[in-house]
Amino acid sequence: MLKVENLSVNFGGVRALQDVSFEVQTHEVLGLVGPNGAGKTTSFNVLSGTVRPTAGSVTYEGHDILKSSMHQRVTFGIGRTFQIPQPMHELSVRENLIVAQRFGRPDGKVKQERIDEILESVNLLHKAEADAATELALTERKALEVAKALATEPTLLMLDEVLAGLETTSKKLFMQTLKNIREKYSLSMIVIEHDIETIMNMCDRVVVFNFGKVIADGDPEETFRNPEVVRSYTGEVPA
Ligand SMILES: Nc1ncnc2c1ncn2[C@@H]1O[C@H](COP(=O)(O)OP(=O)(O)OP(=O)(O)O)[C@@H](O)[C@H]1O
Repeated sequence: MLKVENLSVNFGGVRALQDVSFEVQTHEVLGLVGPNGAGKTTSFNVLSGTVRPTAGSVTYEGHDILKSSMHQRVTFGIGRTFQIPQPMHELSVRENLIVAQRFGRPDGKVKQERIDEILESVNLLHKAEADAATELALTERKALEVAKALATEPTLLMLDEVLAGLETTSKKLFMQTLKNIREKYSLSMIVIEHDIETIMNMCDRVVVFNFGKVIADGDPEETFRNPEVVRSYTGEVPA
């Protein structure tokens, strides 16, 4: 369903992505892993449209993504969260979702019942009228980030370090919430996380990045035993 082929991105002299290819199948959860600066978030940015690649192609459900606007990509079903939660200031939790839903739906219409359903599925219904910028704890801000992405009615949900910074119990609960929404909304997912246990727990497959290149792609358990992957985590510079 998503096909990324030979993607390259340069920021001045920095080669953030070099000839990167990977795919995501329908209902699959793909993990993107690798050390800091390896190119994971840049890949998300290319898919969602905030970074333009220097080469490569991306298709989603037959659509040529790189020729599409950010808004078109959302209406094709590509939704994402951001590493740093970005609630809209001076709006309630519910109003944040209304804005996201208007943006995501081709007809721009608001479906209140869907908003309530999403808030319930991420355990935020009791905070629906709270001020999103000032009245939410960290886990709730992260849940809102996921809820905003869900409000755009995605079929592919891209999660950028949504579990980072949570303590063990909250992380486990949040992971279960993500699994539940995957089933409820029949989602495919791409998950960026540093925590290998989380990736093993959530993902059907992983793609490992190092210095802007894909160095492995496969079953999580096997991939984390791959010596080149282990070396990338211990900081060895490739020859
Ligand atoms: N807007 C930008 N301008 C210049 N360089 C950038 C920009 N965005 C990313 N980079 C560089 O591109 C490379 C890849 O960064 P990217 O954020 O994709 O890595 P990452 O794997 O997501 O890292 P992390 O795990 O730390 O989030 C890094 O060297 C980074 O400094």
